[in-house]
Amino acid sequence: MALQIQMIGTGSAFSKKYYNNNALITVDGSMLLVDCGATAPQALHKLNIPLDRIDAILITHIHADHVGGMEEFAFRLKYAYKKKTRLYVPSAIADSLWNHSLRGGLENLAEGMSGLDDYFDVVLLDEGEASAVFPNLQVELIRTEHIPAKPSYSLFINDMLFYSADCKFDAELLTRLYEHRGCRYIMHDCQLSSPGLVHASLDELLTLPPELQRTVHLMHYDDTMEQFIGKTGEMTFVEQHKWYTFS
Ligand SMILES: O=c1ccn([C@@H]2O[C@@H]3COP(=O)(O)O[C@H]3[C@H]2O)c(=O)[nH]1
Ligand SMILES: [Zn+2]
Ligand SMILES: [Zn+2]
Repeated sequence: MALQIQMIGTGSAFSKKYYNNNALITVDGSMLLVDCGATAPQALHKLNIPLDRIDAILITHIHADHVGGMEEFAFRLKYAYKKKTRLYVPSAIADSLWNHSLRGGLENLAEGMSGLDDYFDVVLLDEGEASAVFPNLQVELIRTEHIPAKPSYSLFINDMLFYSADCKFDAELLTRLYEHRGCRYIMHDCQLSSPGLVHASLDELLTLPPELQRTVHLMHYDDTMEQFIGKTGEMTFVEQHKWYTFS
């Protein structure tokens, strides 16, 4: 069965034109939301996708454009839908996700709500191991560089698709995945103006050989994206809300 991806948003953290760069991955009718940023509830509403239609959420790292919608998600699951959704979290960020990000809003000791487990069916993920999120959806975490000493994880999906979380340019990783791991598609965050600082810049991505560039789909871009159409070498921009099929 083909894997389909619809970005509910393709914008950078501070974009005012595009929703946060969060993905819906669908296989056999099951839906995984990769990251749930501050604009995710609004983007899903725009797409007519109720929150309880999502079977699982996976978090790549703790920045508001990736986790800022989690409080609304948790409250609405708990009080409106009265159900728990599966939440895949890298082991290295689970404690921080609760204590440094969500606890202030979600903790309610009077009702016994004192951790992530009280809102979600939490599944911890470890780097380098492929996990079956659904029977036909395997996800492997790859720790990639973003902010010094801050854990951030890109994904290698079904042994064919590399989905960058937010990460700096790493030509060696991309080349290795392409040459030795069967990677055929790359979805990569892209900072359009150099220097990239905490993201891969377009200039850096343009140094990849054309053969590799042809696999690259650019996302997590700022509001000037349209000015860069035709200036991305062999690479193409991902459009938010459009369905992409990878097989
Ligand atoms: O050391 C830092 C930390 C953060 N930032 C900015 O804040 C944003 C947070 O979300 P993001 O990771 O999508 O993008 C980040 C950058 O735009 C930065 O430029 N340098
Ligand atoms: Zn981001
Ligand atoms: Zn980030």
